[in-house]
Amino acid sequence: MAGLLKRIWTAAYPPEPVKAEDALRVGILGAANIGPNSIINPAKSHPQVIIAAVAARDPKKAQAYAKKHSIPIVHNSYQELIDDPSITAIYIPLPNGLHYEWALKSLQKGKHVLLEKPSVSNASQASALFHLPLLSEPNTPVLLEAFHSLFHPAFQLFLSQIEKQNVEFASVESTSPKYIFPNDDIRFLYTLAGGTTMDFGTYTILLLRNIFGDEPEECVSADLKKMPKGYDQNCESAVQAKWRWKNGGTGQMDTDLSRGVRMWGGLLEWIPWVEIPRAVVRHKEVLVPCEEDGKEHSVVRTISMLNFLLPMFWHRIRIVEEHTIRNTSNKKTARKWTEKQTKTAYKWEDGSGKKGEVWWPTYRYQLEEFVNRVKKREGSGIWMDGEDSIKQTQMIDSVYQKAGWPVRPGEV
Ligand SMILES: NC(=O)C1=CN([C@@H]2O[C@H](COP(=O)(O)OP(=O)(O)OC[C@H]3O[C@@H](n4cnc5c(N)ncnc54)[C@H](OP(=O)(O)O)[C@@H]3O)[C@@H](O)[C@H]2O)C=CC1
Ligand SMILES: O=C1OC[C@@H](O)[C@H](O)[C@H]1O
Repeated sequence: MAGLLKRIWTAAYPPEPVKAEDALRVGILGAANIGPNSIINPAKSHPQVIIAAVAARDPKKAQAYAKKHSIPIVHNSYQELIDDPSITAIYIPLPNGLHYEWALKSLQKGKHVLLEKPSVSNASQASALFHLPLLSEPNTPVLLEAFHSLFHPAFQLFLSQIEKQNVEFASVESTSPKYIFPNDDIRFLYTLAGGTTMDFGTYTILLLRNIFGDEPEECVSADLKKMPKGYDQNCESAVQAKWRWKNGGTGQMDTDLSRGVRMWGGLLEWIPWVEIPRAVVRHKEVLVPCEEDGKEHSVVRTISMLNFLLPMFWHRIRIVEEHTIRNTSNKKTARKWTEKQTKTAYKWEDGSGKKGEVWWPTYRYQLEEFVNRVKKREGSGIWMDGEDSIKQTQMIDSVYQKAGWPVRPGEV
């Protein structure tokens, strides 16, 4: 508990080193709710990042945001901000449906771009954006889809426990209690490329793709729950989907942005319900060397993680191995036992010397790698490249297509 409080406190009030001469000067498009957590606060402890400017549709809103977060420059429009030659990088926390337009415009101005997830509205836009000819030129700007959880050591530790080829079944769940997001939130507006699959769903999809280390062959089922009557009927409040991978394994997601109590046939659904994001991965049964004559030894390994989304606060990785000794002749079970381990990681503990502190939030780890790329430093090696982002959107689209819903709108 003391460790948890210390992590939260230090993340909220981090040490603030003097900024370097060559610090990135970041401009934020929109006075977004997520800004303080995702970049403004993490930037305080990074000597090479200055949050230099913000723009909002309403300049008064931008001024209030700038004052609250000590941002020195306020621009009157998004365009004016990206035209500012003193700004070297743009952070885009706009509604999903505006990501493509503003990422493209920012890159064309030569700015590095940290682009909120999901990168864009659909796979056509992703392919157009991440295959932009200018991104293959020398000294091209850096473009990163901001999948912050991926950069945290706990997320990577979880993945390192998995033998990807051997995964038989994976289940990933992430939910948010009812009423956190109002029914007319940007997350539930089709024209802004909303939908639960686009929001929390993107994390579960990212994790499934990383668990199998590959793309699925087919989306085998997708069940979307429409928003309540009176709200956007092209957006889903919840989604359950299942895919099959080449190795025969199946993976499923269960994501809900307005989770209520699931009892008595939904009678209590109006009561909000809190669940920790979780993932469970089961390996196929494998034979391991057996020292006993006439016997064989098999193991089924299950790896689970609680709180893969924001592991910096708290998380648990559990590894359970079910061992069975059988007679080789008749396959009868001679003996069974279970071995359990629990692991956590708030900083890199693989002896590699990678940078990090136990109090660094996922967003701080992400910012470290973004700057490393811009500065052409090796860093932790964790990255989300353009092809990865394109495949994300393909898997998101597969949910809507399988359910017979329209993929999210967005022209190229
Ligand atoms: N990485 C993470 O942990 C998180 C990521 N996100 C992602 O960040 C993005 C923004 O989310 P969040 O901060 O919660 O969103 P907000 O509701 O705060 O909206 C962000 C900004 O969108 C701008 N905007 C522009 N056009 C519109 C419009 N037509 N309607 C409404 N807003 C508009 C507003 O800018 P202005 O100030 O100019 O009015 C607003 O400040 C999303 O892509 C989301 O998926 C969200 C939460 C967490
Ligand atoms: O990215 C996100 O992470 C946190 C959630 O609250 C939010 O819905 C989502 O956009």
